[in-house]
Amino acid sequence: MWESFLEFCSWFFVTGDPLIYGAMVSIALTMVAIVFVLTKYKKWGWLWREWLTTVDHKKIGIMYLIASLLMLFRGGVDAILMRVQLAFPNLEFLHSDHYNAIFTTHGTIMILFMAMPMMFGLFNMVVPLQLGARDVAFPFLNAVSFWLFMFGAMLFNLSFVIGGSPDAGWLSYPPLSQNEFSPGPGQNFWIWGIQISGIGSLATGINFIVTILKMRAPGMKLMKMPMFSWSVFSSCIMIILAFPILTVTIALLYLDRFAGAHFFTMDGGGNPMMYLNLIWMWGHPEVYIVVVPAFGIFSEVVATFAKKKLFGYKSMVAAVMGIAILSFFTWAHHFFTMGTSASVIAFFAITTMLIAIPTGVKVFNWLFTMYRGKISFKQPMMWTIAFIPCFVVGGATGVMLSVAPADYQYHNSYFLIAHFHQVLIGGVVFGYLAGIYYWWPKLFGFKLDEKLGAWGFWLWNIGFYVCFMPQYALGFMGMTRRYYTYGWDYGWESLNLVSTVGAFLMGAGFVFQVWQILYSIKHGERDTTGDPWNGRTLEWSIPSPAPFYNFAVVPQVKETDDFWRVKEEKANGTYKEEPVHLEPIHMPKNSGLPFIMSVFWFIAGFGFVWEWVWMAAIGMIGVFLTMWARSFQYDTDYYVPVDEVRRTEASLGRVY
Ligand code: HEA
Ligand code: HEM
Ligand SMILES: [Cu+2]
Repeated sequence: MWESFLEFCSWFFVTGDPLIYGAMVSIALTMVAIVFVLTKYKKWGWLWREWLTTVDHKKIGIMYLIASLLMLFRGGVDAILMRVQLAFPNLEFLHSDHYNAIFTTHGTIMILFMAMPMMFGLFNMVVPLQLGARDVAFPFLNAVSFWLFMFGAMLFNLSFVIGGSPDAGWLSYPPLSQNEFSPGPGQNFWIWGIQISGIGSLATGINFIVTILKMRAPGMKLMKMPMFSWSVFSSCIMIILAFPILTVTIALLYLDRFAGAHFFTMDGGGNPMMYLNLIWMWGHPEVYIVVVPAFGIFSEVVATFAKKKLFGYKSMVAAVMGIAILSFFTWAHHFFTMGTSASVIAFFAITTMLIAIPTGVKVFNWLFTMYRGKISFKQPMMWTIAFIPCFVVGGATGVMLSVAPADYQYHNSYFLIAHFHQVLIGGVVFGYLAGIYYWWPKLFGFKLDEKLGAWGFWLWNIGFYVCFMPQYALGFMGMTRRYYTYGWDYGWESLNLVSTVGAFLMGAGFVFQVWQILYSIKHGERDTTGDPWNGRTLEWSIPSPAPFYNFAVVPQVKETDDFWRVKEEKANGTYKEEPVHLEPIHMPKNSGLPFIMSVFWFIAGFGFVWEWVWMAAIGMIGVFLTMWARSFQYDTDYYVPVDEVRRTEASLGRVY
């Protein structure tokens, strides 16, 4: 322990990287500014009551969204730094060690701390509203999930300023990630940041599965449930099956590092290939966990903006569930080249190729939905239209990679880098952006400005192709991933320069989007109807922003797209007004325990990272004490009286 303390001190006083000191100073200044503003405007109480202790799924969704946008910024800065380093041959803009750290943090942050929370933000913002529910099944657990994610992410990001970043790649293969080759706390930050937030993700998976199975409005049979909720269901099934594997795998890696166990070592009976199998048993489903909800978003957006029923609803349901199952049988395509028998390789190649079928079904269904529709080209639809060609090309290069003999050529080349950025940006990022633009008015009561949005849209799109198309060629020309620099004699310089220009264009697109949000807070078109896009599903039937209890009266569902049915029946005079009477609404009470428990997790995590057993023990005791305290809390819910519901609704222009 004393040694690790000395290590900490020596690191603190000796490591003199200007970038790190710069980051430290800016973090400290930001903290001071936040504390100052909160104190000056007496907002501490507000922050605690309205946000830190909230169990309202909409507020939790908003917090996820903010956190994920910050992480997109951090991951994006990492990306730009790498692209600058690769812009010209023989540059020394980043040191080689530094480059390793940056691609590791970029990959980890983008998938685990950007895509996952953005996805959870959308789950929270939308699913209960779409199902006609008052909240998720376990609101308290939902808050626990959020704060575990948040403190896990903070722990991970702390590595940049204290102790040094992890640098063994976003999946930290041993033996590189073992003590011998990665001494110091960086790798432990990777393990514990992911471990803590991963528990939160698992809990979210359970929470949304139960919400979807148990909290649907009366009459909403599973086969009448909106497509986005189906995609969430599929994603959550993958989460609950895959995340425990991740938890166990990195726990074993930590035991190797901390206790000298030999699970994944080269000697002592260990086997690094075991780690590869385990991590990809989680890692491959993980990429579908993040992309399937994007498919759900596209389905909602296409139907709304083409003003048509989604084509092939049943086949869409079958496709998302099929993808969930297949995704567990393809993991070994990530190490075709590592030497297994031909029959194993053939099995995994075929299962991988099979995924193109359900995915293709979905693509054609979206196209058929648009066919002869009256399409309005608003922002959510623009992103959806841009997604289709981008994702199809990215998917097709995935199928090329799945041809095992050919993969000997493509593996770990820039061809692979281009493949996965194309599906991750074209699928996941474009999808979530479409979702954010689509549901933003529901959460905040105003639309995001179209003009600034168009700038963001075109910069991202043009930038994307400029950045990643050259990388396919670079892959064929022999450029390997994770190179920090290259010489003149390979002929890679022009394509790399073009690629870097593309990265800057995407960065500019992001800047426009931030500007768009800030601008729209004041000038965005207000939504007074609750139904700004002429929507089809239940979330559009209530005011924007939705009141805290969501639905004054829980709707009675008859069809898929039930809100559309109501609107149509009202238009043609067949709508039968049912007598409504308000009842007191049962709601969960706020609680500070999720936040406090996560602080203890953070303390424990920090202790584990530095291998300070006393600190880890204090943190874990705190975690158990908060759990214990919770088990004695009986007063966890309350009823909103009818009068208050009536008053709130009246203030939103709805008379009961
Ligand atoms: C959201 C993320 C995402 C998605 C959706 C996919 C989708 C697919 N991926 Fe990808 N993949 C990654 C993220 C993703 N991947 C990442 C991050 C890595 C690298 C990790 C690392 O090493 O660090 C990777 C790596 C990777 C490899 C490993 C290569 C190597 O290391 O050498 C392989 C190999 O088979 C592969 C295949 C596929 C296939 C077949 C699909 C399919 O699902 C695609 C299906 C879609 C289509 C095909 C398009 C639509 C279909 C039609 C229009 C129908 C007609 C089409 C045909 C008949 C072709 N991927
Ligand atoms: C904004 C545009 C982006 C740019 C310019 C970019 C650029 C890069 C670069 C240069 C690398 C390192 C390549 C190497 O040296 O091997 C990389 C790796 C990676 N990127 Fe991105 N990226 C972007 C967005 C994203 C997004 C949105 C995601 C995920 C959602 C993502 C996930 C990854 C992953 C998983 C790696 C692999 C890391 C590793 O090798 O350990 N990237 N990216
Ligand atoms: Cu895979």
